[in-house]
Amino acid sequence: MLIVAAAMVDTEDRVLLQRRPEGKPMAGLWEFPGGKVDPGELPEAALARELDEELGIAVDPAALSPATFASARVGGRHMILLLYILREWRGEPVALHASDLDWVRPGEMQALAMPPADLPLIPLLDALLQASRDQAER
Ligand SMILES: Nc1nc2c([nH]c(=O)n2[C@H]2C[C@H](O)[C@@H](COP(=O)(O)OP(=O)(O)OP(=O)(O)O)O2)c(=O)[nH]1
Repeated sequence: MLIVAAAMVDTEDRVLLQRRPEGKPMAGLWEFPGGKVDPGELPEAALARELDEELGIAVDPAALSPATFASARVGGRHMILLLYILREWRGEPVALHASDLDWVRPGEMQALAMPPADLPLIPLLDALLQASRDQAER
């Protein structure tokens, strides 16, 4: 199972998380917006499609920067999750599928319940955002 997901980063380095709705596996957990790549679909095109469907925003696939990935067993299947960083999109995100949205800093994610496969992604994302802050200061 190939999943693509976005760490959408705002100007204050906060990241958008969405809460999985009732009735879905892992309901109530906070995840990065995204979803399954359809057969024959490019990962970046799949993620732009998912962000439109889930949040109502327009994303240029070329604006998605590969960040890191997770490889884990989820619900009896093996999942590879490709995480991208996204800093530019058009429109204001709206929770079209999720039960809630929130902007959080990576350091605050430990306090939220997230899917187990996401936990190793948090320090990696934190380090990547720190590195781009360092670069911007230079
Ligand atoms: N979008 C997203 N999915 C994640 C994350 N972490 C994680 O384990 N997943 C899992 C949950 C799901 O099994 C899968 C995402 O696919 P999905 O959202 O289209 O699947 P779903 O179970 O919600 O719905 P369905 O299409 O199977 O009905 O990846 C994450 O941070 N973001």
